Amino acid sequence: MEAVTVKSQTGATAQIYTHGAHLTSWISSSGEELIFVSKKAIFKPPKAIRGGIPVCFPQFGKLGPLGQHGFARNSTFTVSSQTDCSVTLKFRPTPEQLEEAKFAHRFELAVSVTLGTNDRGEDTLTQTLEATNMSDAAFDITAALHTYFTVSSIDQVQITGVDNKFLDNTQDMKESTSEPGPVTFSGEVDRIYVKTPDNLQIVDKGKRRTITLHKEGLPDAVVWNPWAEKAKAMADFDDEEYKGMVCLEPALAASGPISLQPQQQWHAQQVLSVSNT
Ligand SMILES: O=P(O)(O)OC[C@H]1O[C@@H](O)[C@H](O)[C@@H](O)[C@@H]1O
Repeated sequence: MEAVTVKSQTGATAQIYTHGAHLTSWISSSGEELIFVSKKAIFKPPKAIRGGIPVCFPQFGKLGPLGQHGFARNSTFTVSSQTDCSVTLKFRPTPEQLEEAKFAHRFELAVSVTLGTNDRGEDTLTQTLEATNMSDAAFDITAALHTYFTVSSIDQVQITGVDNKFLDNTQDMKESTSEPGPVTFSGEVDRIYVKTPDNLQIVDKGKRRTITLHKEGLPDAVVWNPWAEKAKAMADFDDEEYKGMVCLEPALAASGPISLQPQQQWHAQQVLSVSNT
């Protein structure tokens, strides 16, 4: 499978596969891998790669009639432009792909990844989505950047920035509440936090590292760790790997869908930055 590597001026790198415009690695300028990919991941289309950043489009999860998380992550993109530190990949489904996905509308989805630094000198990764409705009727979209972060140990991790109300996907999206304070992990977590602030953090005490996730156009945030039982049920995920990863996914999920009119464009992005504490 074809992949592109981009490099920042400070030496950070990222790898993006054309299959799904799927980012599978972001190594900081100090040499730390920040993204989790399962050692059992299957690198064979149309299967989505387990880990990295699957692009969920035009549907998040099961919030619509399509297959789980939409079909962009199962489809091959083409590189439309590239510099040392940036790449843009595009996907325009063919009539056959639309038929197979049972989706009636033509669209183009562009995914860009750019590496840089912010004004504090921290490594940044900016990932943008730009979708254009190329059909003559409106259609609904939901979406997510399903980001798998690698962590020291899941019991050392806290997610801050979300409040304590969420939809619990382990209980048919029941409205639920946790203790106030950061999200911690001691069992399966599969939650949609609706309309969160746009800055969220993954605080990893074990690695003495905080990743800040700034999102735009993606009002919700999904937090997922499959824990032991679900891990065992996934063929492309090792039984113990749930201890070393967490997904924090900026999403247009329960706040959606958005109706995209003919020729209308929709933009969204996440900016990840990393600091060592
Ligand atoms: O196995 P998939 O389709 O990649 O999905 C992984 C997980 O993705 C998360 O976004 C969902 O909230 C979970 O319910 C789901 O299990």
